[in-house]
Amino acid sequence: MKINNICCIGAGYVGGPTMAVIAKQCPNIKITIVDVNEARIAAWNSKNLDELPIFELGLADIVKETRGKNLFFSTEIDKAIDEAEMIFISVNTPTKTYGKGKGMASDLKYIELCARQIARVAKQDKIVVEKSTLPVRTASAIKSILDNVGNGVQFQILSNPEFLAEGTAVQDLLNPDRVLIGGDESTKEGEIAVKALVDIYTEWVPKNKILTTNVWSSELSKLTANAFLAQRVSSINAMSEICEKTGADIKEVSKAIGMDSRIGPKFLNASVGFGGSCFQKDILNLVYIAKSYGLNEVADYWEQVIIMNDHQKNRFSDNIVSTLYNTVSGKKITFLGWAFKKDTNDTRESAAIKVADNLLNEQAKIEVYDPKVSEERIYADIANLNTRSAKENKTLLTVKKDPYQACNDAHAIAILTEWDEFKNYNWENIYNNMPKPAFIFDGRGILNKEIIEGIGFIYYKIGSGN
Ligand SMILES: NC(=O)c1ccc[n+]([C@@H]2O[C@H](COP(=O)([O-])OP(=O)(O)OC[C@H]3O[C@@H](n4cnc5c(N)ncnc54)[C@H](O)[C@@H]3O)[C@@H](O)[C@H]2O)c1
Ligand SMILES: O=c1ccn([C@@H]2O[C@H](COP(=O)(O)OP(=O)(O)O[C@H]3O[C@H](CO)[C@@H](O)[C@H](O)[C@H]3O)[C@@H](O)[C@H]2O)c(=O)[nH]1
Repeated sequence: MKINNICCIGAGYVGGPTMAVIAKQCPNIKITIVDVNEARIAAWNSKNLDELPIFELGLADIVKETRGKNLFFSTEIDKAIDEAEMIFISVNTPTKTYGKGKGMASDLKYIELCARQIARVAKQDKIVVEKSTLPVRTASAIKSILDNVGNGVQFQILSNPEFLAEGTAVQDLLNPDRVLIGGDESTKEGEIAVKALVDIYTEWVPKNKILTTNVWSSELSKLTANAFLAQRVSSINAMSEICEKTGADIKEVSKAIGMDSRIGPKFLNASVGFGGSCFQKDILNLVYIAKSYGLNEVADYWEQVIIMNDHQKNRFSDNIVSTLYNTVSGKKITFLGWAFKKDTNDTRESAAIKVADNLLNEQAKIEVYDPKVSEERIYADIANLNTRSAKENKTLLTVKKDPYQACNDAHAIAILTEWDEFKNYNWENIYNNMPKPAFIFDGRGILNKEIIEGIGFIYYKIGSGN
């Protein structure tokens, strides 16, 4: 079966880049990305490519090449569903904020709404692809909704989780480590559906990197991959605290263990804590699933990854307070970086938010500079915590467009994101414009200790005990 028309529901961080890359690599397939968010669709359609809703290296060029040819952004969801042979569901699956499973389980209401809409609109057989990250066995719920409408339309459900990381989304999509497709190959129809999706990826991904499994393995593999990656960060962060007590250096330890080919060198950077929209949400979801099967030891094991991450954020802010003579009240602390990692404007679950909240509780005055994150976003992130009034937040926290201005008169500078530009600042100038002693708390370990201490700073580097 050859696919000519695809619809993707959800024009977010995953739907947008993923479909843009498929459109580029498969010029004969018409792809329509739909969303209920009119402003987001308008932004994807904006003439000025700087105004696309998502910043990813290389994305604007691909949108320029494909938009209006075989890639379309629209709010006409019913029409796009009706016309498509294959429908990707790429909507958000946040942690539940209410009811049973609050704070842990995935909120699947957007997924269910999509399934119901597809069931209502579809007049011909469709392949429905789960692109969103979902609890294992969600496909059976989707299938039950689709099959119980009773209009005779046949649906095949595939799981095709996405492994792209923000900041490198386009590269990850063009050159993935693997593509995972879960389907029911025990039936003829299931086999045809899996092959249809495999054929799309085969246009640019080598066959040996396209892995097919049963649906449940595919759904669970996505949660497992994120749990393992986050666990690696929590593991190295746990060691960073031991390094600080013992005089070992986490960078040296990371290098030493990473040279063991069984461990490997990637994802071993100690930090102020992992952020991003996925790791915490997906591990909490895994913990919830384990608990729901009564697997309490398994649940506790994975929950520890989150506990360690919270500890890392809290100990970073605690260290700032204790180093600044046990009080930061009225003292200016400059944050360099707000995004959850470099090369993205995304701030979801960024460690900077929690560290700022802790310091604001101590009545610190925070000034933030981030090269890509807007003032509006920063205030929204702090407001979402509901810790204090908007007026108090605005009095205590300000956002600056110039890093040097942000650092002027600061008692301390805290580095929260590993933006490359921070390494090349004129640190001597910055030092001269700060009260003494002048402190730097490097939550990403990106500055050169000798140079920074040579200038006169008192320098704390995460995971460095000297
Ligand atoms: N962000 C990532 O890097 C990443 C990577 C891999 C997987 N994922 C997973 O992919 C999924 C999507 O993540 P995201 O970051 O793209 O989310 P997002 O919030 O950026 O985008 C989701 C979009 O879906 C739209 N939407 C929600 N319900 C809808 C409906 N019923 N009809 C039409 N549109 C609807 C929203 O308006 C929103 O624009 C999640 O399950 C996430 O866990 C995310
Ligand atoms: O050695 C490291 C590596 C990462 N991080 C932090 O971990 C977080 C997540 O980073 P990363 O995984 O690079 O970005 P994400 O975009 O969140 O991507 C993850 O989450 C996505 C959503 O599920 C998956 O698709 C990706 O495969 C998975 O890497 C960030 O705060 C990083 O700063 C560290 O602190 N140290």
